[in-house]
Amino acid sequence: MSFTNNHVGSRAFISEAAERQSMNPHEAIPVTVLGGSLGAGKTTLLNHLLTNAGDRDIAVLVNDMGAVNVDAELVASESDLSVGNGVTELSNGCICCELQDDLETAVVRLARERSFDHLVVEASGVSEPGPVARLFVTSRAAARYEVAGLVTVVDVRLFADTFVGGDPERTVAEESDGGVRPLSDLLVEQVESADIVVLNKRDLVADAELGAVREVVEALRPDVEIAETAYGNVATKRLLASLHDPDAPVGWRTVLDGNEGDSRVSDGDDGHGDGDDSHRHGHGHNTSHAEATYGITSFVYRRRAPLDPDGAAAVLGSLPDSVVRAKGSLWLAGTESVHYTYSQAGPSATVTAAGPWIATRPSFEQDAYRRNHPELDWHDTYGDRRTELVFIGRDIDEAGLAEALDEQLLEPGASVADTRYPTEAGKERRLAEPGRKERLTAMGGGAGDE
Ligand SMILES: Nc1nc2c(ncn2[C@@H]2O[C@H](COP(=O)(O)OP(=O)(O)OP(=O)(O)O)[C@@H](O)[C@H]2O)c(=O)[nH]1
Repeated sequence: MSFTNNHVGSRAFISEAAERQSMNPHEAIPVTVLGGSLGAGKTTLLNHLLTNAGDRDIAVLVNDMGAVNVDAELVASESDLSVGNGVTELSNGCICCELQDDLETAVVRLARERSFDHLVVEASGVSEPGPVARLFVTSRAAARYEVAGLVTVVDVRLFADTFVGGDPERTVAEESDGGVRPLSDLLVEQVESADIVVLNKRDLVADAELGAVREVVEALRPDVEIAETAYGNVATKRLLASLHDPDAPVGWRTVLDGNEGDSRVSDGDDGHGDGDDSHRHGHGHNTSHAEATYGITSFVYRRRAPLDPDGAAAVLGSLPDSVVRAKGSLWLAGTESVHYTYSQAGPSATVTAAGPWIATRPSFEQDAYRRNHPELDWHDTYGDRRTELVFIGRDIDEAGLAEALDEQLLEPGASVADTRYPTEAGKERRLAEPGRKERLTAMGGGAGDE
């Protein structure tokens, strides 16, 4: 399981490293998780990193979805390492889900069997970096490692095609169980959890496209460090720096929190709560940002009335292309005890039953919850029931979108025909999927229902 980095592989260095670790065997080993979509350039970047590792002794773990770990072999051949004795591989599955236990076992064993300065984990193209990083915080591995950073490699060509008005050839990411997932979901997820985003394949986009991609990334993940490059040419020091901040802001959350105080404006109104409670902002930050060069803005739609479920599916399942990301809570007529969450990433949109609204619990529980969550926006009559959606995008017709949603508002308690929304916590209903809108419509899935 042990290996020597080919540029630092002298016996002298290895014994130095071993000595360092034996002097302080309990010192946590920094780990950097390298994520990004299939073909984004993770292996290219990893090879660049190993070639420029200087006097660092880096251990590498490569995850591949296929039975044959092509990436592990590529890393090994480019760096004179060998698989099994240089590069650790985990194949035939994804380390963020079904191979979590294998990952834990492999990294714990690695730390026990050899000494090294830094571990780099190259996740598969469909991995979510968040769960991989959490493993190093919550499992047995936590005793030996600390997360230095989550690096997300973005294929700027693919990202521009997916979110900035292009027409992506690839619209889904294939998962290990043969299922598929909208690629846009994954791209957003990978950016929203990153400590550093590497905008790779810079050679394949025009300056304006790169600028627009950068602005979308900043809207999704305000304050994230960004490196623009081709062929993974980013300084090793920068990539391996201790950057990780589990509390770093996520764009949609920042916009919502920034609007919290304003939400009460429409409480206690005529019962519909449908006064204009929408607010616009520059990308992800809580300030007006009219100078955003590529027109990336965000706004919040907040109402104290339930939406007609089918009408909501029609609007939220066919958002205009200008909306890159939307997220928030839904109060739906017909199932008014269930708190639904909505998540949209480009051409994909999902509603999930999150559980009961706090307002449905016994009053002593409500009081306890509210004491622990003073920030919870509470209405005397409706409690925490609300529709609260953040939209982030490019030149969004905010008034038009707010109007379309307002048309679906109903009186609290209004009766509606049976809905196709799940009520069991954790279950979801897809409202839109890239390239599958027609199929969903035919199945009555919601997108373009009406
Ligand atoms: N034009 C261009 N091609 C690149 C760049 N970076 C990587 N590539 C190419 O893109 C392809 C995929 O690169 P990889 O490094 O294998 O990507 P990966 O993310 O490891 O791919 P998977 O492991 O399959 O998810 C290869 O053919 C690379 O040579 C770049 O900046 N520009």
